[in-house]
Amino acid sequence: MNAGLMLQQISTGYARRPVLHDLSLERIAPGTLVALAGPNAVGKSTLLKAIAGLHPVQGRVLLDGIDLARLPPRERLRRVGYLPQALPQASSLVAYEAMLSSLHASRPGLGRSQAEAAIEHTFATLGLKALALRPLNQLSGGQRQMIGLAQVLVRAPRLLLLDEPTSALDLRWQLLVLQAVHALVAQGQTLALMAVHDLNLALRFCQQVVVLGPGRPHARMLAAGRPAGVLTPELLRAAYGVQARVERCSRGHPLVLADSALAIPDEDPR
Ligand SMILES: Nc1ncnc2c1ncn2[C@@H]1O[C@H](COP(=O)(O)OP(=O)(O)OP(=O)(O)O)[C@@H](O)[C@H]1O
Repeated sequence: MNAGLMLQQISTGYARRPVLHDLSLERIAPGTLVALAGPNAVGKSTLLKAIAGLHPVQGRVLLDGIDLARLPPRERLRRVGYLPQALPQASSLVAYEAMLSSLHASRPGLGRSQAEAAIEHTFATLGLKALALRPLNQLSGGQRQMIGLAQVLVRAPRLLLLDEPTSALDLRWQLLVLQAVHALVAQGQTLALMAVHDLNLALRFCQQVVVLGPGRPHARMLAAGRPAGVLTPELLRAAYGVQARVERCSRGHPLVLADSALAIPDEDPR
């Protein structure tokens, strides 16, 4: 009955800079891909870090009814996979070794053949086989972002927290990433919360969207629900300060078209 993620009265921020206050989110079921949207500096990364246990937070983050703060670090690592916004360290490890070490850190008991099968499956899904033996410090930014994502996906955690996973990627890799995350989540054991700026990716791939909007002294949750219902011109104006339309493409899917930036309001907290 408690399966999934719930946020209860989450407050977090930095010294003299409250970012989020008393934010609650109703239960999100496993098998759901959720976009976390909102303007620059609104607090998306801070929220993901707080849920991942990497930033101080008040309130409760419940996964399957268990308060994540009460779990031992290794158990938390097994259940929660976090992809930071920053690209992975450009070390001299080859991509395959980086995958193995990520897998062993979260699932130390996994046998060698199971680990190899999981890594090969992830590389195949993301189209990364050609990078397997390349050192990370010889990869492009986009290639490193893909390997970083692969390191998280290979662990198949219960909760995936992805901070702008497509920010450095071309169109094809953006689609491969969204398809791979969507496919993993669709198996029903994982739920994913993904910070995104590309609302059209959210419309196409996500079952839910949570929109944070600017406010003083802290950001507010403006809306949560099905992307096609939530992402209206009014919401886009309130969240981003833009004049935007939502139109149907030739295949009938909704698309956000941002026409113009409105004057920056005095209370813009950035
Ligand atoms: N280490 C820090 N110390 C103090 N303030 C910080 C720190 N990191 C972020 N902030 C501030 O916290 C607020 C939220 O930042 P955060 O990175 O969570 O925003 P975001 O929504 O992820 O933004 P973006 O879309 O630009 O990545 C911003 O005002 C930012 O300036």
